[in-house]
Amino acid sequence: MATYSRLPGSVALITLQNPPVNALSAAVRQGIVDTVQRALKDPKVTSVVICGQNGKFCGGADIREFAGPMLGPPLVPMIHAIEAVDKPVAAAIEGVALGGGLELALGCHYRIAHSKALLGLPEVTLGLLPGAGGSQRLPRLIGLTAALDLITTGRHISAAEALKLGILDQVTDNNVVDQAVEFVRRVAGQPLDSRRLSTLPCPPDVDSLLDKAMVKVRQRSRGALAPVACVQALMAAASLPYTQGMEKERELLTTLFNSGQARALQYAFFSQRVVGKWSLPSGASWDNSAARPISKAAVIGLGTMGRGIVVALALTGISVVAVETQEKQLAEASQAVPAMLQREAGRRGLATPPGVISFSSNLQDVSEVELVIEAVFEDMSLKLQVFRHLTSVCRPGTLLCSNTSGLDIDQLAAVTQSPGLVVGMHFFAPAHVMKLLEVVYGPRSSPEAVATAMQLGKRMGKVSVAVGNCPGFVGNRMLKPYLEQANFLLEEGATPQQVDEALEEFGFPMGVFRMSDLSGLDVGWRIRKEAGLTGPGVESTRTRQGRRYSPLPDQVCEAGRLGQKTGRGWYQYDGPGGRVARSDPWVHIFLEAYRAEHDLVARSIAPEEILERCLYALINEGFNILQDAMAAGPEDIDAIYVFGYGWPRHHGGPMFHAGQVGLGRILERLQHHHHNHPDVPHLKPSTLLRRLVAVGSPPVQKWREFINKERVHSQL
Ligand SMILES: CC(C)(COP(=O)(O)OP(=O)(O)OC[C@H]1O[C@@H](n2cnc3c(N)ncnc32)[C@H](O)[C@@H]1OP(=O)(O)O)[C@@H](O)C(=O)NCCC(=O)NCCSC(=O)C[C@@H](O)CCCCCCCCCCCCC(=O)O
Repeated sequence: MATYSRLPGSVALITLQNPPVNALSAAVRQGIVDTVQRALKDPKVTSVVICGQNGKFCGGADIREFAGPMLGPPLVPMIHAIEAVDKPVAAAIEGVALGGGLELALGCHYRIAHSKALLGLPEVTLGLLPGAGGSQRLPRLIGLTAALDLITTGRHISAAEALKLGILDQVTDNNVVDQAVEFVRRVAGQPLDSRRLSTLPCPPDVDSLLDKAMVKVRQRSRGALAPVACVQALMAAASLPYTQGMEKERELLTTLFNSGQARALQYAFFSQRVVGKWSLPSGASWDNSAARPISKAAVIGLGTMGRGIVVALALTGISVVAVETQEKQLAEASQAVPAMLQREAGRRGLATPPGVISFSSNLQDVSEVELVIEAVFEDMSLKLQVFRHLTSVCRPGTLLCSNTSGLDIDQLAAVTQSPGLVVGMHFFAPAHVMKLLEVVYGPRSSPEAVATAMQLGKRMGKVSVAVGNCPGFVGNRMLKPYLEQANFLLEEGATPQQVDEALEEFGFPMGVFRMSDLSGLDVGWRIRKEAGLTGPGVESTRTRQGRRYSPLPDQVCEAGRLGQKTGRGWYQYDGPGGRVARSDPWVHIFLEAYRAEHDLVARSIAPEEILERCLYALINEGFNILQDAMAAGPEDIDAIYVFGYGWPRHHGGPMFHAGQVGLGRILERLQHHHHNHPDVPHLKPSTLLRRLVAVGSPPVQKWREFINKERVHSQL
């Protein structure tokens, strides 16, 4: 709703009230319509200020309403009515003015903001465009170039930047409502025509800026519709009168609104928030478990991951003891880390935190810290050695975390004096940049340890997801069947390019083989060796540990082709460290020889089969993970894939995508592929998938409840 009060001096104050962000729900829109009418009719009122309750102007349209029929007064005429008022109307912006919130402010005649406010049109991130006149008013106010940037990126900008761009009339460090009231009193009676943005001309697109932008956006958006529609809306603004521009805005919005992509992106918005409200099978959860404050931490091991973790911690202001026992590595890290810190702080617009990192080669130096993150080589015996040492060196109560990407947290906990204080903190490379953090709880991890790691992740700006302790946790466990299918497809006749192109066409930034070349083929080889699947002494067969196995990636790796770092892998590069992948005749000859050796007849494989085999195998493992209670709900899996594995956000995440495709269809195709490949257990449909289909394929939002009920009745 919106409240109305008349302040001394003939100013009407309209306050939006819809906690927590004053989103423009039907009730708020109705409240605005009513209060604006009241201000208009009241002869004693000469000017109006619109503000938001509790220090937040407005977070935009109420995204939750998008799931149902739109009720209440529509936004577009509501904003037009404000613009048409013949008394000055000012928006007093505190906290946020985002999406429809900024569009409401653009309909006001003046905009005054607090210096800490954030403004933006983030609709593109929800699969939409600014559909309440924003795509037409903003370029009229700040020009095409700046509007294009804000609308196609959806980025939030500071009040200072908004002032510079001309979006704001005034920025204040004081009470913004008081300043706005003073402002409108001052301008009362002045002509308003030039303040009505819809009546101003839009600058024409003289340099074909928008055509060029369209080419770039199409290249970058990898199938996402909204960025393209945003440019189209700006083209309309630049070439059509306002009313026709608004018609185009509406037409584009309707198309986007009804697209699966908008639903997927809105789901992704909420799943990012759902995972913050974590819960464990024990009943411990975000609202009943207290996190410890952390001000001193240590990182053990200063390879690529360790260095990134040091930077991520230091950026929060935590003082970090960075330990590396190999002198050469330590010397390199103590040069590299401060430079990384400075670069990352600059990128985030922050001052470099002074002197928060100390380097050491001595594990004894971690004795005073509150939390340690071990980031040594992915080798269980080495990690066990480090944990044994830590538990004897650290003071009682220190949290011991491992950055393992899939090893058993419980085994590490077992060698410490306080197993309850051990959790996994699985970062993704580069650790100071990537948003995802898997917080891995073992059977003995205490709620306090999980809460502290989750809280620390949040402080570092990560999307932290609590996951159970199983080989590969959630992300890498699902990756295994995905990679396995890609290798099988090569055996059956596909080329690395064909597999990669199908996945990139779906929206992944990189296909399996390009990704493998980037991260290094030796990484997977070592993990398979640790699992006893490859290495000296393991027989070179296509069946290992009782199931189909493809030795292809082992053989490529063993040929010294480690990927980009050696200039050769699944592709060839200009040289070691080269980035541009080119098809390599060696790989094609190698694949032909391999197939001949194993009596495999190459067949032509369609992109649809590539997608089904890779994605449905991955999705199937997601169902197994839910069934095993290793993730609390589908949102957790989806957030992990979107933020850590390049799953295209406009497909919501693997589990959301399964719902979009139809669970019945996924089940039927898995059955088909499993029938053709009975020696591949990952293609055998999960019990949970079968149960969901049996009860009529409920929407993804209902799965969590269904799983909990099934568990109670021991159906899973
Ligand atoms: C605002 C934030 C920056 C705050 O961040 P913070 O970290 O402080 O807090 P949280 O993110 O945790 O959020 C707290 C809480 O609030 C919920 N929430 C936040 N924003 C919204 C919102 N806009 N709506 C609903 N709920 C919101 C959030 O979920 C949390 O709740 P929880 O229960 O989970 O704790 C940050 O929250 C943020 O960034 N928010 C989103 C800002 C945003 O993206 N705004 C844009 C919204 S879209 C929009 O405004 C569209 C406009 O252009 C209007 C378009 C017109 C639409 C008209 C529709 C007509 C349809 C036409 C087609 C017709 C179809 C046909 O005819 O067929």
